[in-house]
Amino acid sequence: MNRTAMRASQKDFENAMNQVKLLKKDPGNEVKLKLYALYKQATEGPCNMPKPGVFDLISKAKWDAWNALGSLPKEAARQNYVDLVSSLSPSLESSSQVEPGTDRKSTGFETLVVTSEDGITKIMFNRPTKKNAINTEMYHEIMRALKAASKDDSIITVLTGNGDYYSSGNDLTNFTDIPPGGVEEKAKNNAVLLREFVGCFIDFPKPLIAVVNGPAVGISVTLLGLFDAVYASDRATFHTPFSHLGQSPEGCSSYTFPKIMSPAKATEMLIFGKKLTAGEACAQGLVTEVFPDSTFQKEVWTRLKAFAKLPPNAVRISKEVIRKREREKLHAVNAEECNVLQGRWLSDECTNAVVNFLSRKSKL
Ligand SMILES: CCCCCCCCCCC/C=C/C(=O)SCCNC(=O)CCNC(=O)[C@H](O)C(C)(C)COP(=O)(O)OP(=O)(O)OC[C@H]1O[C@@H](n2cnc3c(N)ncnc32)[C@H](O)[C@@H]1OP(=O)(O)O
Repeated sequence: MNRTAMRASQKDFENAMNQVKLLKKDPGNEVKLKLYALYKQATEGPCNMPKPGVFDLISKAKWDAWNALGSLPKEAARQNYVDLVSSLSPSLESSSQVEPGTDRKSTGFETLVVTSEDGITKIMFNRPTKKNAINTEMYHEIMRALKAASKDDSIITVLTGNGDYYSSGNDLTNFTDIPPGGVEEKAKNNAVLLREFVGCFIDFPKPLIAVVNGPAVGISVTLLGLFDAVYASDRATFHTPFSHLGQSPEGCSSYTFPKIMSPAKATEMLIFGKKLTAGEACAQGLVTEVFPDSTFQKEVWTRLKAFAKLPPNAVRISKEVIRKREREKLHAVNAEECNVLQGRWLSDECTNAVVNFLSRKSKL
């Protein structure tokens, strides 16, 4: 996509309008008014209709909602409309996605959709317009969702992405808000948080499955080495451009990747930033199995539902036996990687790469 087409396209907008018609639940009057107002603003621009009389309650409420948008540009209204619809119907964002169900949907997440049904807790990254980049809020919410999933009655936990990307990795704007203590303090705090974040994956007590629906970048790739199975659409790619970003590997990948795929293949990915196709990642052992995108969701969820019918205690104990002998080593690797990264974040190489991305001079 080029930079001028970054905002929601006319096609995204039309898809969103269709999705509204497919909503299973009435979103309520407040949301409907918001949708109406954004639609009018996106298609006609600022409200210039005469104000309806006080007794025409419905028309007046619609007019008020539209008028409240003031001079919001059409393009921004279109984007807000798409975002609002996607927050109402995340499962519809990508037509190829089949939900395991929405029986129990956890609320209280801004950046995720968390559902639990059929013995499966599904944690879905839900910032599709940002390619599911992981901002600070999402890091915290993933930790919270994993902690809840470790205690709920599900048998397995699944991570996946909403929209066309699995995740574009760390949100590079995470580097921009500098606290009063300066960049050193920021780097130190981030290293502590990153260690805690990766620690949640190391210690997760149930089988953790990635359903990689599209391209994956950076930390969303490295973490896969800590998952118990990785199913990928043939649209997925796997890219860890750490050197390009002046950074170094995390997510325990400096340990797991050489073990999984051989030291030389790990070097190609982690140091030289070689992007793998799903087929290549499968041949290297990072991905368990690749499916054609057209049948990906159906085939994978059918399989996962069968896994989730296995006896819970046996599943949990087996995971513990497998993870046990590696846990201490993984925590040590995680600590060291975070320590090294803390220094990298203060380097000119890293600063320049982030500035270049944010000033639109570069992308992967
Ligand atoms: C517990 C708290 C811990 C805090 C710890 C913080 C630090 C932890 C760091 C851990 C180390 C992690 C390392 C990594 O993950 S490295 C990988 C970082 N990712 C990237 O470099 C990807 C950058 N993105 C791109 O190159 C392109 O966007 C991409 C190729 C992914 C897609 O290109 P395309 O042209 O298809 O789409 P757009 O570029 O138009 O993207 C759409 C919008 O999404 C925004 N976007 C996408 N990815 C990111 C990102 N990673 N960070 C920020 N924003 C992103 C993009 O800017 C567009 O937004 P706008 O529409 O608003 O312009």
